[in-house]
This record gives sequence, structure tokens and C-alpha cells, in this order.
Amino acid sequence: MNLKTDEFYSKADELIAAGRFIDSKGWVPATSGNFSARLSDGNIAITVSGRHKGQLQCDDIMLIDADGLSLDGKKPSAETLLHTALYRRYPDVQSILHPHSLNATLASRLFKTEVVLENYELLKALSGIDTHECRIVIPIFANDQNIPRLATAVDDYLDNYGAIHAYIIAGHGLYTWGNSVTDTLRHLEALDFLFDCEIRLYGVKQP
Ligand SMILES: CSC[C@@H](O)[C@@H](O)C(=O)COP(=O)(O)O
Ligand SMILES: [Zn+2]
Repeated sequence: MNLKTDEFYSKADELIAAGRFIDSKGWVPATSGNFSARLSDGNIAITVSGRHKGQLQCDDIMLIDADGLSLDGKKPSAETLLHTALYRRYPDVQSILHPHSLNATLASRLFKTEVVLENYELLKALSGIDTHECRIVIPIFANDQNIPRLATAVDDYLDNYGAIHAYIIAGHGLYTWGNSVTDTLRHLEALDFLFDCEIRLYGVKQP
């Protein structure tokens, strides 16, 4: 049975276009990053492991189930469990984007445990925020080649501290999500700008 529906191909097109945009910003060097979108039947369209995310073709997007098992014989992203854990936790989340952006990587080196974003108008680009008068925390997790263990660390944090908009993996990159691919791209672009502000401010504040 062919499980690839029109919806799958439409989400695949969105992820391919997102990849071109993200690559145009320099946020997915080499074959880094991974992207996904949830389908209405609960399955997930996700990037095949090891592909260049700025040069994705339809063949580079594959189908997995909600537990991350391949449904089409292809090899899903090495970080699939980070995607499935977020979809499991947040029923409204429909897309997850993971770039290896310079600013997320640098921010993790400078700020170590979390990035605090406060009093920026652009925070309103994040879902659920309607004023600059707010403070959000983007946690930074230690990098780990053991992805199940990393997924558990993220889950533990979310159990203890509640909902967040994104997280950084130290020396690695950013995960963010949203109610559509477009929403998630907006989050990515806003967060990159805000990380840039914090990194430059940090430089200014140094003696
Ligand atoms: C090119 S190294 C990057 C990988 O180790 C990983 O972090 C990554 O983001 C891409 O892995 P992938 O398996 O292609 O989804
Ligand atoms: Zn990665």
C-alpha cells in the first residue's frame, strides 16, 4: 500500500522550499540540519539522513510513523527522536526545523545554559506573544551523540519548566517548532535575529 498521500507531497514541497530559504541564510552548512512536518494521519514527513538541506528533492523527504519508524525503507534523520518527542508532547505542533546556524552555535558557547530574550519587539513573531514586555528563556542542552538520551534530557526539562519556543544544543544548533512550516520558519528567522542581538551586546559589554 502506498502511504504517501497528496498531503505528504504537499508537506514535502514545503520542507524543500524551507530548506532552500534556510540554506540561503547559511544556516545548514554541509549536510547539517533536519526538518519535518506532521500529517493529519499522525505520520510524519521528515528529511532523509545525510542529504544537503538546501538541495532537497522530493526523494529526500520520507515517511515515518509517530515513533520514528521508517514507513518507506529510507533512513530517517539521525535526530528523528528529537522530532517525535516534540510531536508527542505538543498535539498542536505541525512542523519542526533544526538548523545548525552560526548564531545558535555561538550563543551556546557564550551563554552556556540558556539564552534570555527580553523586551524585544520581534518577540511578537513567536506564537502566543503579543507584547515586547515579556521574557523568554531558550535552554541550552549539552550535545550528545546518544539521541535517545538527549531526547530524555529535553523531555525532563519540559516536564519541569513547561512550554518553550525552542532549544539550543550546545556547539550544535537550534530546534524550533510551530503550527505550520511557515510559522516555524518565522520563529527561526526571529530567533536568529534575537540571538544576533544578544551576541553583539555581549561583545559590547566585555571590558
Ligand atoms: C553534518 S553533521 C550534522 C549531523 O550530525 C546532525 O547533527 C544533523 O543535523 C543532520 O543529520 P541528519 O541525519 O542528516 O538529519
Ligand atoms: Zn544537527
